[in-house]
Amino acid sequence: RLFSSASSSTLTHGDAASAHGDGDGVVDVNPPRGTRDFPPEEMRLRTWLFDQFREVSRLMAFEEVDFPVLESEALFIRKAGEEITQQLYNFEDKGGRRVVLRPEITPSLARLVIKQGKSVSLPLKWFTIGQCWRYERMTRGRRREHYQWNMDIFGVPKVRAEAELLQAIVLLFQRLGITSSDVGIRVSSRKVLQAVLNVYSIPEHLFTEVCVIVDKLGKLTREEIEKELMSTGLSSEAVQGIIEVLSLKSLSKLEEVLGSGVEAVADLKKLFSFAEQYGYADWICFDASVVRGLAYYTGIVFEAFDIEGKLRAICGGGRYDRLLSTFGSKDIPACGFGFGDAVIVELLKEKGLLPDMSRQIDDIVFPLDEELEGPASSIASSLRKKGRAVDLVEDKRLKWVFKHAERINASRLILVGNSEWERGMVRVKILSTREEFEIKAGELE
Ligand SMILES: CC(=O)Nc1cnc2ccccc2c1
Repeated sequence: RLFSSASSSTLTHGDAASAHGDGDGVVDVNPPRGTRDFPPEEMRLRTWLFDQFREVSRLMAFEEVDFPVLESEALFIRKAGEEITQQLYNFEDKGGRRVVLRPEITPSLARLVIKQGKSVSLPLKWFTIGQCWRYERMTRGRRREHYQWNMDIFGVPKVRAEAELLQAIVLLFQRLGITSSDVGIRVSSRKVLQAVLNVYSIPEHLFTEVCVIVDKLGKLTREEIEKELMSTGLSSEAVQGIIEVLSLKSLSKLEEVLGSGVEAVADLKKLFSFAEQYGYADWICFDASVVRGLAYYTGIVFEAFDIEGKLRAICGGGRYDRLLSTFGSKDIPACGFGFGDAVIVELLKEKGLLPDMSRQIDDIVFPLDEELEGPASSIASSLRKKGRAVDLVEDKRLKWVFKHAERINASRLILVGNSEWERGMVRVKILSTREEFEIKAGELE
């Protein structure tokens, strides 16, 4: 009697119970708050999605890298009031070190680039798929972990790098069956905001803080944004100027307001002409309100969104040319994006684009009698060595085996029975055609 029938969510072990030290022997079978298990069906969907991420990374000639989920807290201490650094999943380890479960990937990438130093030749194009964490009061019931696909380019100062990243995002959407009428990518540059702050001669140090505040446009009301901007000390005319420019949706209007010599306008014009060459111009649009909420962006920023506007951003990224110097290193120009595993799945569900996630097996091998278990094992073994996925089934009635074959979409059912085995034969049933025949065991492949 391993598990009591007490209730679905608790296990009552025998002597193991006391091992849990809580005396009443009840462990909660649910994963920690805000985290997910991946049982087989969900894991097949996740594996399928991550395989799409990997395939696009391969097409773009990016190299895979990986990092510990555990990082020093120092890597993520930033003063700009970002949500992501106010929700650090941080703690002190048994050695008294301040550590975190990483909330994002980019700082780890920067750390490795610095560590690799002279031994890597630029440009670097790296990707990873990793779990990221946040600790927020469960009041909002939001998840505390998700997986992110990150693509980053180090050592390319010009917008050609951002154009490459945008192609990766569009390729991914196209592979999933998503079109430019389902999803758009809003593109802008933080240099737009920089130009506006210069007009009002606002000091440099406010730049990051203002970016984090205006990133909440669309989440907070205009009044709340104005209030937060005023609280940084900005004049009301500066606040109005910022909000007016950030609501521009046309590059030519922006040029009128800022003037044509402004770097932001030149960068964006170049990026939009690249988009024509790559063939994804219909996927992107200029939207000055895009600033993204991470403190370290310095140039082009972008985010993909569902055109119906029901979901949060699907992915986002931008240029971060000054991140390495915040870790005490020489700066290397860089840009990248993060693509989460949650919103995209919601979008695929909505669009009816989720792939069929049922199992698929090549062969089921089944001994009809107990003393044929040995021969069945050797048949299964030789088929596996030939690359066939084989489910060796035992201690089951034949009726169960036929149902099981349907359930796991087996291609063939191989029955090992006495009368055939005496003649060195086995019975093969092709499940798609119901065709049935005998074959020498040695000739199976
Ligand atoms: C929709 C979703 O799961 N978002 C999510 C979940 N967990 C996170 C953890 C860290 C940083 C961002 C995160 C974002």
